[in-house]
Amino acid sequence: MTLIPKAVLIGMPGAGKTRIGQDVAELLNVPFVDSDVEIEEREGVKIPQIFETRGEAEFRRIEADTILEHLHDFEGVLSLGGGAPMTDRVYAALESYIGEGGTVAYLDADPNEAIARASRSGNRPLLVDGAAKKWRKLYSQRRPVFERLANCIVHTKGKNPMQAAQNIADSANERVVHVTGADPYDVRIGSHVGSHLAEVLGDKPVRIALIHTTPVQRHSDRARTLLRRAGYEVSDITIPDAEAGKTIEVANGIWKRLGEEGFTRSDAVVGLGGGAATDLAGFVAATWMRGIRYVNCPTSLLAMVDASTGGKTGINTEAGKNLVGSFYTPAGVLADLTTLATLPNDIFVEGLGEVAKSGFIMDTEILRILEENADALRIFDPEHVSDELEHVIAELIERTVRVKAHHVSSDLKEKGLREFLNYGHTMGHAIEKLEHFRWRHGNAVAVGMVYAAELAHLLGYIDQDLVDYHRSLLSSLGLPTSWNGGSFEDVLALMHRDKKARGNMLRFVVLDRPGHVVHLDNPPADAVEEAFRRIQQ
Ligand SMILES: NC(=O)c1ccc[n+]([C@@H]2O[C@H](COP(=O)([O-])OP(=O)(O)OC[C@H]3O[C@@H](n4cnc5c(N)ncnc54)[C@H](O)[C@@H]3O)[C@@H](O)[C@H]2O)c1
Ligand SMILES: O=C(O)C(=O)C[C@@H](O)[C@H](O)[C@H](O)COP(=O)(O)O
Repeated sequence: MTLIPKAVLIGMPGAGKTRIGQDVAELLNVPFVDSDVEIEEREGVKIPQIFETRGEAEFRRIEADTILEHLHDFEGVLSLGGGAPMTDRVYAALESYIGEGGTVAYLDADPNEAIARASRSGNRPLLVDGAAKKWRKLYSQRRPVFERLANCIVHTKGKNPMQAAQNIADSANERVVHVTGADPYDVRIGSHVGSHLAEVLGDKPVRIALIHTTPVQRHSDRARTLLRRAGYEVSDITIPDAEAGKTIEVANGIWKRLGEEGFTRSDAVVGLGGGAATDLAGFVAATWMRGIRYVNCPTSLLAMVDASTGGKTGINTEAGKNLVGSFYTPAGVLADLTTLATLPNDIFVEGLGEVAKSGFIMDTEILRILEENADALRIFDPEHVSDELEHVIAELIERTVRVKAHHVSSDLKEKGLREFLNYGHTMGHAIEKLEHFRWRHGNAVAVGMVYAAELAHLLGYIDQDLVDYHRSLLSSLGLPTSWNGGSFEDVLALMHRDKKARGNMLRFVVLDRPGHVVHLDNPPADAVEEAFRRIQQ
């Protein structure tokens, strides 16, 4: 695997690239290289001397070589000379570095402060004689290029170097999963990714409906402040918590408000909270004026790994769970890990159900990570998360989102491949409905996966060991593996209303080996019933 820098800093002379770059490197625990210092060491002379004896063009050639080398074989923080991105070869290389997941941070400093700092250093050949005027001229040429290129812009005014460095370190630690298809978008995972909200919403919306529940008030307050600061008119909409928010009455109340408050097609919705809130917010966005822009800000583990991505929006009705809704993709998803600091243990553990599902159906590395960290994950305490556990959680979220992105990118409308994400859900949704939604979704899916494993075993798809492994892994995470709350007849009736069913034919998703799923259409009735008996223990 090629090593790439954790971050590359660009900006005008005097912006503080070296000082802040060193702090970023310290925060990320990696080495720091300043390309100017590197060039001087290699050439054995100071930069002004290279300009004087060999000319600027030759200096730019040496500079580009040095930078390109580091972009491919260096895993630290790299700070570039002010003019470096103006060289086509460097600009193009930085663009591909961003494409590989890199962070190019533009330090945008206050001009007066930067000029004063730059003038103090005698090592700036382009600033000799009339530094301030020259600096400003270069700034007007370079600033648009820096802004176009960078995927992280840090305004340093009012921040001390460590605060600016922290912004860049957070950005470098962000994980981005790209969802492709007709309307591609990014899922950003990391601490403080919520700060990208205005950027993802864009400058077209005037009004934003910020839809959230009460338990996440602290996070929605932060989002509201951010949105207002960015100049949007924010309608703060609190909905009933959890499944009580996923109803036609709640949607109707919001449609009424959007009408009264003059929401047009260019306005937008932000859904912030657990999966119920993002499902409802997406449904409102999909239906208002036949579809307006929306961004999901998931705050529960389950919403981060699953509900916020993929564009399944919807509500529950008397007929069953999620039976009314639409496929409507968000403009972006911001999974801000700092919001997990208020997530209660039982809701975190529930989310592990969907994480495990992604391991069973595709990425078995997820299963290994879950096994290895089961104890720490099961006793998750939002106020005491070690750096190690935080890393494990971020890795699990990214991997699970990648599994989701794989399925939804090529099959948004669930014609086939996407149905695999429904592993464990045929029984899971029936349990949720029969328990009047008092059972948490991830818990119901956990039991549903054991049911699907039993069914697969009864029909010869998998061996007993894999069924046992479902039970042992899920229970080690604190998830339920049995259910005794209803009759087979009631469950069967609901399974016939599952969206995978066709006519009178029941359809399931089952494993035929770890990490691989297949469709199971119309299984024998006695196996369907016997598998149910086996989860009633
Ligand atoms: N659209 C999809 O693809 C998809 C995928 C999976 C699940 N879902 C849906 O998601 C829902 C389940 O999502 P969920 O498990 O997040 O449940 P939820 O939305 O009911 O949230 C659980 C509880 O946690 C609270 N909460 C969320 N984040 C919090 C935080 N950071 N701090 C404190 N409290 C917080 C919520 O307000 C709620 O009280 C179900 O309705 C399910 O059908 C949808
Ligand atoms: O995104 C999908 O597709 C899924 O099936 C993901 C599921 O984990 C999720 O629970 C989803 O809400 C289920 O959708 P449904 O179509 O079965 O209601």
